[in-house]
Amino acid sequence: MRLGSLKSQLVLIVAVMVVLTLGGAYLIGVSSRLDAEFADARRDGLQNVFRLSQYLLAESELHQEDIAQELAMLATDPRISQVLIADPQGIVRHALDRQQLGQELALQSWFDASLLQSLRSSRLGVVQVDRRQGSVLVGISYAPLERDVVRSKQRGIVLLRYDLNATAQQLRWQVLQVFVLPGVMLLLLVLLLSWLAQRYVAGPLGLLRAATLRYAKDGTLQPLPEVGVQEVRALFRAFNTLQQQLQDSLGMLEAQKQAASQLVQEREALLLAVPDLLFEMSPEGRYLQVWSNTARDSLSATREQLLGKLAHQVMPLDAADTVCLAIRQALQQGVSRGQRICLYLDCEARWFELSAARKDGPDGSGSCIVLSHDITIRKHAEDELQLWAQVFAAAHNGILVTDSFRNIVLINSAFTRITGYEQDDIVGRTPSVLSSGRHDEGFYRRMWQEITNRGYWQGEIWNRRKNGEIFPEWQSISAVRGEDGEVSHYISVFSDISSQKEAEQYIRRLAYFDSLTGLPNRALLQDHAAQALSLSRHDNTPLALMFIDLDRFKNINDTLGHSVGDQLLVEVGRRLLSLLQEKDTLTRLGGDEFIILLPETNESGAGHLAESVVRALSTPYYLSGYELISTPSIGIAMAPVDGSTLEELLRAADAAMYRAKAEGRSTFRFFTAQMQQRSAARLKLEAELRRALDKRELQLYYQPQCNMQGQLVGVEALLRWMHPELGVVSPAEFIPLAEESGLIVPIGMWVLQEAIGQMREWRERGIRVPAVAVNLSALQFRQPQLVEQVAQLLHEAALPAGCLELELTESVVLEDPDDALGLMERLHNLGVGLAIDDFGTGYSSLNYLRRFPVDRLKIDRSFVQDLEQGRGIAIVRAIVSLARSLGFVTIAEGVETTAQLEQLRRLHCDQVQGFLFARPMAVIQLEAWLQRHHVVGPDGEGWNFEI
Ligand SMILES: Nc1nc2c(ncn2[C@@H]2O[C@H](COP(=O)(O)O[C@H]3[C@@H](O)[C@H](n4cnc5c(=O)[nH]c(N)nc54)O[C@@H]3COP(=O)(O)O)[C@@H](O)[C@H]2O)c(=O)[nH]1
Repeated sequence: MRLGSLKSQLVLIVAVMVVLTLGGAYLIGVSSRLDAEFADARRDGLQNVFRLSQYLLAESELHQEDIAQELAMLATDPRISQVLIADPQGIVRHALDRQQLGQELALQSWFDASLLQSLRSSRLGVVQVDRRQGSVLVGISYAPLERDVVRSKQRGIVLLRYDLNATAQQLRWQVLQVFVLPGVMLLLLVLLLSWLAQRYVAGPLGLLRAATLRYAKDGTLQPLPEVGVQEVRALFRAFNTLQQQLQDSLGMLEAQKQAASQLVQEREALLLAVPDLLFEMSPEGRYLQVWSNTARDSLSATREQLLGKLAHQVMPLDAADTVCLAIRQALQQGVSRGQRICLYLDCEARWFELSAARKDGPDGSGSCIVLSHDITIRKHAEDELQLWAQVFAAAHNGILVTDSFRNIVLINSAFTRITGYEQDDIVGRTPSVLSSGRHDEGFYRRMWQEITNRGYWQGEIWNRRKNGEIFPEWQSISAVRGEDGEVSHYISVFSDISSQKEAEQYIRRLAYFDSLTGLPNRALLQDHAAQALSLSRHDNTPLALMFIDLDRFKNINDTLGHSVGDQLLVEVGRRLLSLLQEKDTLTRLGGDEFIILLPETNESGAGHLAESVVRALSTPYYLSGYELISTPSIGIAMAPVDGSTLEELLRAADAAMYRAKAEGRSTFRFFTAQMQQRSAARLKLEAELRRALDKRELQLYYQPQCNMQGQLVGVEALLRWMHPELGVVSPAEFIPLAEESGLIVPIGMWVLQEAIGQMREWRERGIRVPAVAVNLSALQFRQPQLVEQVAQLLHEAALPAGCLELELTESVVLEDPDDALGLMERLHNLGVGLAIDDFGTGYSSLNYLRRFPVDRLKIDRSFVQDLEQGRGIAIVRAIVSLARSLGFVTIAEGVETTAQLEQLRRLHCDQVQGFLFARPMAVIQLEAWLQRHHVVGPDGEGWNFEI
């Protein structure tokens, strides 16, 4: 049994307690009994000494006996060891021990002198207790009567000594007897109890202890058998219950631990998985904690640098403000989401989205958990998406998006604009709502087949607007596939090509049809002719080509205006069409020229048709209130005799048409070999004209112009072609050729240079021709650089612009009056004179004439020639009157006779030009003419000649 064990301690404690209790009781019992013995001794002693002293007060014999008796009695008391009675002299007179008799009291060793002294000085008894020696001394002094009268002055002593050691010894033994048996019994009881305690309490408790230690050591828990006393068994039961509960709790604890561990692992994994920055921040925006699994470049500073800092210390002001705003929102509302900040990390703008949640501390303090999610890619995607959304919304093309089931999910505003369908009208429906009905089922099947196979289709399709209108679209449909490769959407992008179609048709019309009459033009004629000629060759069938030109159409145009001329052309086309079969092609080549291509037609058929055409076109026209007569001249060429190509046939028919014109107009002629030769000659002439400029075959003649007083007012430059073989070719012959071929532009420029150069030379030589008039053709007039070129030539020649007059025909000016007006104003601003040539032959719009900066009107030669017969007088008078009212000068051309001159004078015509005065002449002849007629003066003043 170990001393420290509960059992040993218990036993020891109980034993000690028993011993102590018994010892204590023994000592107390002994002590109290001794006290009583001492008290008894004291009391008895005092009584005995008093009684003896009483006997001693009167010394007598009687008394001696009493004393002896008393002593004998005292001697029976075992406690009394000494009885001494000393006389006043201190001599022992009575004693139990007879040997002491007669001895001096003071010599007795068992009491000290001080006691004796105390006794002698006291009248009372003195008791001296010595517990150590176990003695009690009781003494008293007495004064015996001397002679029975007087008390002796000296006092005798009665002294008793009780010796209580034997009594005490006996007493101790008694007490010991009283306590030992119960003590042993008690000890046995204690041992029994100890055994019982060991058996039924400590032993089981030891089991408990061992189980507890085992649990403490290795956590083993096992139910214990219920042993021991009832209470201990109860304790075991409780222990087992407790153990069970502990086991349960441990199980639960283990489960909770595992759950907690799981949670921790999950949290770890979560934090690892979260690619975001996590912060705990104080309400004022201070970093309290930083968690980051991401690379350093996601943070504006390291974790250590951030901790304890305010947001405003580590990021730009606006970003920090936003962080603080998110924190405030989270503190107020619990959470904050969607705040964004932009930080520049490594010179790159990075966007972060903040999510903040309030975190309440146990002490009521608040902080925020702030998650910063890098949304740079998303932001770029959003920006891109926004851009695309803007592109989508602003796209000019209609866009329609369907899901994989072809249900419309999205349209853009261009779609609405084009189709009229709003988003609410059409979302959820299929694109078939747009079907126009123009395409059959096969069209759509093929379309979807292509989309399925190639993922893409594009083409032209007709759809229907909401208002029912059918329109053409150019449409692209693309299949959009998701990551799984399955089609998720279809996107259709289309444009309304109505106007494009119209433009195409318009262009086609322009390309293949005459815009005025709607008839095919030369290009379409070529197509048809190629086919017809091929067929003709193949089938060996004849083919006729008819060239129709309206006689004097120019007159109608110029006189009644283009509008009437146009109406006439339209009506001619309509009449011609009414005569033709479907296989025939009627073409307007331009101007008043029409071509009819007649496949499978021989000479006879062509002749009959030509007669019908002459008849039909010669029938009067009623246009704009006018009754017009317009006859055609027709040339006919036959394939393959007159040509096997369109060009050859056209040339032949053209020549035949000229023949018809030459032979009286309003008729038709077939092409002949003679015409062939003439036509060839014309082509040859054109080729030669091209080379004429280089070969210096062109030359200018000048025809004088003068006023009614015979003064020279100017000369008109007239072109001559000195042909090496043909001699002088009239401009009337080659100017139209030059205009047709475009050669008139370089030729016209040469004329201008030559005329201005000549004027400069005359000036230099003192021959002061006042002005030179130069004819401008229509094509030349429309040259964009004309004004600049004229100005440049005048500048180079150092001539005043007034030296030059440009002659324009009415038809040139009125072809595009607005343009002409602008151009003429610019020329006029230069100081160049402007004349309207051949005035009266066309229909001059007075409205325009008033606005044109014209200087001279040239009265046409035909009116001058009619003057003698009186026919032209009215016209010339009207022209002169009009010119005067507008402030224009009039000049009559083609004056050949003095009668004409006189008439013109009477009609107040201002100036004249004609053979009457001089023909157009070469420079040398002109200069000689001027000299001959004395019109050359030293200063140019008063140049006169006889008229
Ligand atoms: N664009 C250009 N046209 C020019 C140029 N040079 C001439 N022409 C035009 O050619 C047409 C024929 O000109 P031409 O053969 O020179 O005839 C002119 C005169 O010779 C002729 N004339 C003059 N007086 C008389 C006359 O009394 N009787 C008569 N029968 N003929 C006469 O008239 C023509 C001048 O006409 P106009 O120009 O209208 O004043 C002719 O239309 C020329 O314009 C040129 O360089 N460029």
